[in-house]
Amino acid sequence: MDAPTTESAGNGADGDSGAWGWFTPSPAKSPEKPTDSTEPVESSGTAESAAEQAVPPTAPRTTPQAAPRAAGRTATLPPRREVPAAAGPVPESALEASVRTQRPAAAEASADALLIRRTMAEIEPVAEQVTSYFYALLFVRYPDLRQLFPVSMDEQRDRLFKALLTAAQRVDDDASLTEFLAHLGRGHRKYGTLPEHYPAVGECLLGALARYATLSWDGEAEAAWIRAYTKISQIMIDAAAEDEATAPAWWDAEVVAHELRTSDIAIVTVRPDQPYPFLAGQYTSVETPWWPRVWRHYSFACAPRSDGLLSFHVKAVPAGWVSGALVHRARPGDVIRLGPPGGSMTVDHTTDNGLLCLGGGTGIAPIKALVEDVAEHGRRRPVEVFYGARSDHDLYDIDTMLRLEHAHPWLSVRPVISSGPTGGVYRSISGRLPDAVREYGPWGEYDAYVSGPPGMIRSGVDALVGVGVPSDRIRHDAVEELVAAGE
Ligand SMILES: NC(=O)C1=CN([C@@H]2O[C@H](COP(=O)(O)OP(=O)(O)OC[C@H]3O[C@@H](n4cnc5c(N)ncnc54)[C@H](O)[C@@H]3O)[C@@H](O)[C@H]2O)C=CC1
Repeated sequence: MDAPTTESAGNGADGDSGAWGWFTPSPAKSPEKPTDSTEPVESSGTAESAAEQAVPPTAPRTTPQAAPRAAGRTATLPPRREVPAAAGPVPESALEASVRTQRPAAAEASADALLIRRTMAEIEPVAEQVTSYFYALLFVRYPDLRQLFPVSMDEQRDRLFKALLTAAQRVDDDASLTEFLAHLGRGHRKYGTLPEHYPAVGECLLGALARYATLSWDGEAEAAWIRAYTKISQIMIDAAAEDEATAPAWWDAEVVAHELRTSDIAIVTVRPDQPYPFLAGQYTSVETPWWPRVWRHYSFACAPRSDGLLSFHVKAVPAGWVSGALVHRARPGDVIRLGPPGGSMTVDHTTDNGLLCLGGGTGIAPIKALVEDVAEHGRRRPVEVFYGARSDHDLYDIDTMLRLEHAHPWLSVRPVISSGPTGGVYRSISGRLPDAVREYGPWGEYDAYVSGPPGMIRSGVDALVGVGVPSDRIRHDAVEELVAAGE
């Protein structure tokens, strides 16, 4: 979601399996070793709501409940498939066939990419177990790293692991890999991640892959993963080091105002302890003093202001730790932490295109920021806002939006109500946001911005494409992140 830097050290892209850079797997802890006293054993974890998360951290979950158990409280490797003594062909399983016949989707895929895809294809059906095993290995072998993660990690379970796999899959695509990983590397500074932590993570990643990719794992596969991981970690380390020269790992921010708009939505305004550079439409991660190391993402509800204050619209969701604390517990004087800004749902000031904005529920927050940004730049570009809510009562920020409309002749705000009476004082339209947008237009000369629940973003994007807005002119935050956050 944003930009980076980097070069990879000794990534062995030349196929030299000896050129592995600084990362070398520890033979003493080889995953091939059948009984290793550092292998994970069962442990327990507490459940955390899957409902609240708002975007990306990397912090995973530990709960190694799915880690393999074996007699003597040590895990053993699964039995390798063996050819039966009796002669004759062994029927091939569907998985074996798929692993054997994995072919590159793109003809130009490198040898390493092919090997990585084979591993990925094999572990995909057992991704849950691989993930649990990875964290179990990590925390059993490197207990000091446990403190970098939240106490309860159920909800964040596979973030780090998933990110590593996502990165490995993009090993041939340097530009996309670098952008993705540099963002990840910078974002990891707030967790206290240090360069020396990376070899431990790499070792456990390989351990987990070797443990579960029994059909495709061999020396070549291992070498390909080592090269990929070395490249991945070097990009993250370099990005973090570069960021360190210009930005803190996190910002302390004092709550200066807290306004409850409905029984479960608050507008929280904070003052960062040092300048916080960001763009309207972006988001940040937030940690509260009540849930250490639990970070959630929230979009800024304002454009950058001369007084440096920032505001967020927070809806407390059932069992949402951070959102519940921010809505029901935070008060002026409390200090929260902010991570770096992220996201690319920002205004393109190089064009005069109009802005078509769909904001559903608290998704109106970054839309309000975009409107303020356009106003700040003083260009009279048409801005059409469709503000969706379930009922009039849920239009918690409609007065602000109507005030903005009153102040700016180029702005139009239309409340759209999906259930409950319409019309009324706000002259709201009946229906769902995507349907409402189809009824107006044409939108050919507009850049579109979509913000809200994941389902709304998906159907909103479909509707916009359907009425002729080119997909490269539709901006929204990553739906997968929002799914993790809000559903
Ligand atoms: N940058 C972003 O994209 C932001 C996203 N959000 C997300 O927005 C959501 C807000 O939740 P609430 O306020 O409870 O919203 P909500 O559930 O009350 O829905 C808001 C609006 O979206 C419509 N909608 C919901 N699901 C839909 C679907 N599948 N198809 C079409 N329309 C749909 C509703 O009819 C309503 O008009 C949260 O999930 C939050 O994480 C919040 C802030 C920023």
